[in-house]
Amino acid sequence: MTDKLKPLREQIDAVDAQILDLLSRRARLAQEVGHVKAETNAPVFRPEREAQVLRAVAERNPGPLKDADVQTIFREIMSACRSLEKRVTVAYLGPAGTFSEQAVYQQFGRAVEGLPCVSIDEVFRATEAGTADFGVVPVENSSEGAINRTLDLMLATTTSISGEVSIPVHHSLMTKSGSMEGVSVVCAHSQALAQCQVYLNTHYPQLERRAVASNAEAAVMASNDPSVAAIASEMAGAQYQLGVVAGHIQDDPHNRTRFAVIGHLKTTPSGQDQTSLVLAVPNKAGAVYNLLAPLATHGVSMTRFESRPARMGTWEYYFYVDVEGHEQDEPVARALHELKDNASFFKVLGSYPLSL
Ligand SMILES: C=C(O[C@@H]1C=C(C(=O)O)C=C[C@H]1O)C(=O)O
Repeated sequence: MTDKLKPLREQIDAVDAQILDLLSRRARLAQEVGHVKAETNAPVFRPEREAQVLRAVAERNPGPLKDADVQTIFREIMSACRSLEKRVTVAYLGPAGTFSEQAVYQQFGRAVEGLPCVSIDEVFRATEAGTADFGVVPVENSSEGAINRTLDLMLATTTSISGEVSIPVHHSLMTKSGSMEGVSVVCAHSQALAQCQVYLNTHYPQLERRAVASNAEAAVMASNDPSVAAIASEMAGAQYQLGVVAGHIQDDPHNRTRFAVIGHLKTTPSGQDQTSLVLAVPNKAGAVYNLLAPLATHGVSMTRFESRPARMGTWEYYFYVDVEGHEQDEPVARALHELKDNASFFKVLGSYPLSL
């Protein structure tokens, strides 16, 4: 067996040496890009370019590696190359181990400076103030719907959206011992408790459920107190040395959360983009219909429509609308121009590459 492995391993060693040479060449090119950008004060992180690189890699992939795996490798290569230009700081809803942190890595790779924040408000503040270059905030969960605090803050913020990330959200029930003996309370973020209610009703109907600031905080509590069970990601459980009582306990096996990347960057078209808007209309018959008519006229698809009360006690609403395409794409630009005329409030939250 060893005789057969030896020549194969020698070939792998030779290939690795070539990969390393190529990686170094790529890294030096990224450094040159960095110097050019520094001369003009241009932004280091260019999500539209990174999205194009990742799409091209999947298209060119000859196999046998899976497209998603090749993209993961290239995301990290770009992350490491980018960090030679500048290591970007990204604020997210902490502590470490939250799904928000996973979303940060999914968008930026590992070569970033994560800045865990205590609340979604804090993520917006850190990004607006420039303490962080970017922020990552949850926008919508496939089971529970919109994250209202994010929507409200989007309205008021001076930042814009420069990317989106969608990640699978799998919850585990975990305790310090890995068993439920002596456990009297289960802690998690209110969204996670809601996403696991059928499981909890079926298996632990008597257990007190307590909503805390984040699932990672629940994991910290469980690591300090044997009477507390936490619902959190396995990543958070591992971070705080918890034992898994049951995995994949979310009621919807396809549960996902979509996150927005916010910052001061305006991205240019990548070829496959989305634009997020907030709109309002006067409270009268047919107003919403008329508002959206320009999208149909110019053949622009709407992929999301969400309403939030304007909170002025007048039953007026803000509409959060996502459309296909970049605001600089001709049909979108035309539709938005007309939309603006029909709306009593109009704000483009950002145009950004579609998530992979
Ligand atoms: C090298 C660049 O800078 C960053 C790194 C990239 C890469 O490694 O491919 C791509 C885009 C930027 O986020 C660039 O802008 O081309």
